[in-house]
Amino acid sequence: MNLLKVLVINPGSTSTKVALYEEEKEIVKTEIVHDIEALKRYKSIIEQFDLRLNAINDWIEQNNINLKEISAIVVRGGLIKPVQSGTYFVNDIMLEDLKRGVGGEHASNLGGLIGRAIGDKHNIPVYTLDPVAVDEMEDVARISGLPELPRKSQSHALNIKACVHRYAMENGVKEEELDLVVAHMGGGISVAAIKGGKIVDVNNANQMGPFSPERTGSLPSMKVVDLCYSGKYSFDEMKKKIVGMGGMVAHLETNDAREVEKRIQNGDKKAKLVFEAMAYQIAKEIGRMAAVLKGDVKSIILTGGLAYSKRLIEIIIDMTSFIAPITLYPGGDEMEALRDGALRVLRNIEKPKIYS
Ligand SMILES: Nc1ncnc2c1ncn2[C@@H]1O[C@H](COP(=O)(O)OP(=O)(O)O)[C@@H](O)[C@H]1O
Ligand SMILES: CCCC(=O)OP(=O)(O)O
Repeated sequence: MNLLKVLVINPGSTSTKVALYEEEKEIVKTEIVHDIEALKRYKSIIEQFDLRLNAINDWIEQNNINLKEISAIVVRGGLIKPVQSGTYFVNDIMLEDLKRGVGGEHASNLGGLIGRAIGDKHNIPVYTLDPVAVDEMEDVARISGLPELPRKSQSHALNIKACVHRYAMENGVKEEELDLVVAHMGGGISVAAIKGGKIVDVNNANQMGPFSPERTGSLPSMKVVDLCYSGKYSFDEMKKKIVGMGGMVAHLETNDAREVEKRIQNGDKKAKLVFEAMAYQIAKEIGRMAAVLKGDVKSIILTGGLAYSKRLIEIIIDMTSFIAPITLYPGGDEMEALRDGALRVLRNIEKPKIYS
């Protein structure tokens, strides 16, 4: 019997994670970290296509992966049109929407494009699961202070959903009965209110909420208008300031929390203040989402790369543990969730949804 082999590709803002699985067994998993100086050179995310594809092809070669043996490629899905949670074929319509960036720009848009570039060449089907465009938001959460600028559900839906699933399994509860706050803290930060297993509110990691390693989060809006019309920045430069060159990068010129922690240990006061401010803003966002759930929160889950940082976690726990017990899932389960989505389809347990 031929074993199912699944290639997983997960582009994030600071890294591209890749893995090969044989059935559930991990054969190799690597995080290719992209240097901030290298990323700075690109005007748009889509221009990073070659950089990331070449890095993946090198990894495939270094690990002697025979693409002829791959049963499916599964990729992190991007900012397509709002969709339900689930597994999707990366079809041509999705490909076009990723190219055009219909929901905005993000590294995850490259997942489908790179997956299909490899898949089409070797005749391998390409799937995606719970893309960042998953939308389960309640209507009341969509209203902003301007009718033409509604709040949008754009989040780390893949890992948020995987964390809800893991918490339900570990605690013997049904996902449909779970109310949680999940904070995914990566290159971008999503803090979500989970009601009955669904993401009923979330800050939108690209535009609002806490600042992150590379994003501004919410800003004083009048001052943003001033900056836009100051004549100092083009349209593209302003956008890049908000996503890519904001947050820790703007204050400390690095998106790497490990580097910031080293500086703090060496007595860098500015690094300490900025890092503590990020933790403070995350904790405040958790409080807002707890209010969405009227305080009835089973647990606060802290996940994503930043959840490895003891310093950051301690501040968040200090500020939010009065709400609910804290659960730590550092890093998260994105790669395994993608693998499982592809395996469910390959084993005919789940029918992939068609994006249109
Ligand atoms: N062991 C660690 N300790 C502290 N910070 C970490 C650790 N591992 C990763 N990080 C930080 O987590 C962030 C990236 O998180 P991740 O979830 O991998 O993001 P993305 O998928 O957006 O690239 C970076 O700022 C990185 O420096
Ligand atoms: C747009 C939400 C997804 C996101 O911010 O992901 P990264 O942290 O990987 O950039």
